[in-house]
Amino acid sequence: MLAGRVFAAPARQCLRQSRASVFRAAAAQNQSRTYATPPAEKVAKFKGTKGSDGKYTVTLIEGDGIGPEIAQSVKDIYSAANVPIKWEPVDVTPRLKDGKTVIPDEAIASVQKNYVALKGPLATPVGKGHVSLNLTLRRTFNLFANVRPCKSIVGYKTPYDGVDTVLIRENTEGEYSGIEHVVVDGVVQSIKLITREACERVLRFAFQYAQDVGRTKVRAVHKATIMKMSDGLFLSIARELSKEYPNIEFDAELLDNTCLKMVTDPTPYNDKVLVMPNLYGDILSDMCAGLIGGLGLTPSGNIGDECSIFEAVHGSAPDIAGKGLANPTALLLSSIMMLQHMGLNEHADQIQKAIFKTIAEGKTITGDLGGKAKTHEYADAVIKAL
Ligand SMILES: NC(=O)C1=CN([C@@H]2O[C@H](COP(=O)(O)OP(=O)(O)OC[C@H]3O[C@@H](n4cnc5c(N)ncnc54)[C@H](O)[C@@H]3O)[C@@H](O)[C@H]2O)C=CC1
Ligand SMILES: O=C(O)CCC(=O)C(=O)O
Ligand SMILES: [Mg+2]
Repeated sequence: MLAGRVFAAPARQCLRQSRASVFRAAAAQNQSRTYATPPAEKVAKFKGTKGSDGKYTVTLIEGDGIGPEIAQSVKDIYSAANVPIKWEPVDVTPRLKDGKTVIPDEAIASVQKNYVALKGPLATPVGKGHVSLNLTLRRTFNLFANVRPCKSIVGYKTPYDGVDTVLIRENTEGEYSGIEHVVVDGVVQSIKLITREACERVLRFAFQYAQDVGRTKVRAVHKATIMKMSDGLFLSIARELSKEYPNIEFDAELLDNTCLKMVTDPTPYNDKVLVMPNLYGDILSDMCAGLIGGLGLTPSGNIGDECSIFEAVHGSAPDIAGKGLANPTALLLSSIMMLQHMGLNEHADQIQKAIFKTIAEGKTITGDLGGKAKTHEYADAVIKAL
């Protein structure tokens, strides 16, 4: 179960406490989070096959920019914690096939074989250049739901206490369908494609997710006032499906209003699962990250029926790449979502407790959180806290 609103009161107390007592308060609470657990019959499949060495193989896409640095932290911490996982690194440098950008066949085969992958950020050129490989991976494996939880870390103070939002983003179409063309010189058209099929599967996922993690409300975030047909379809399907989940309260909210309310007071969202079309989820998840301390802290999971890819919400952070300044927590927490997805809950608990303890202690944290530690020094502190 997600710990829900229980963190609200302790986080407020932390305001008035010294670092040491904040640390004690944080350590005294079980900060373990369960992001969602798939049904038992799927857990077995997501673990893939145990090798003769007793380890499960997971595809690793280290990614660009800060990707290799934060991936190294994950590898070091997993090795110290004896997590029974063997990484299978793959290269996703795009190739051109029949004029289209494609992911190398070996990488596709690896994810298909292992069912689960952990992925660092992949950079996308602005304007001209190859299409987003992040979006290509999501479409290639039909990873239709992007789960982006965002929860305050006890002991790390921001202007917002007790944030605990869960956002589910449609992950395969919408504004990110990638269908664009020049109509005539000076006029371009981008198509926002919305299909009943994709709406149904992500909305059903959101209702199911709410049930699984004990949230009582699902809220669709939309702009069906303006995009009457596309967001209108999304919303009407949400209303239809909500009837199948009588225990879950359903309502809807306009995206701009959601932004205003969230930055005013995010806590009323703590009992809800927010579900929305692709672009809105992309933007809103970065905004939520800002509420709890930034992109260095927020994980995500791209979930499909056949396989899943876990990655941080952030990108390749070219401004700090190669300097040892990156915070690996977001990728680490994404890997925690992955371990829970695979049913490796004890390892997930052990590592996340060590992460939260290290952050709450505040001695060895990275620059984005106001500390001075390098990426590997923070990872070493997490290892000591295991
Ligand atoms: N899922 C993915 O792989 C994503 C890829 N991207 C790609 O990343 C590239 C850079 O995009 P930006 O707009 O700069 O967004 P970004 O998320 O890479 O960085 C935004 C800001 O957050 C900081 N930041 C991000 N992650 C951090 C971490 N782990 N620790 C400390 N600080 C961190 C960066 O230093 C930067 O100041 C682009 O090419 C974009 O296409 C962007 C978002 C997601
Ligand atoms: O693919 C990209 O370049 C960015 C994707 C993105 O921002 C996201 O998935 O949050
Ligand atoms: Mg984004």
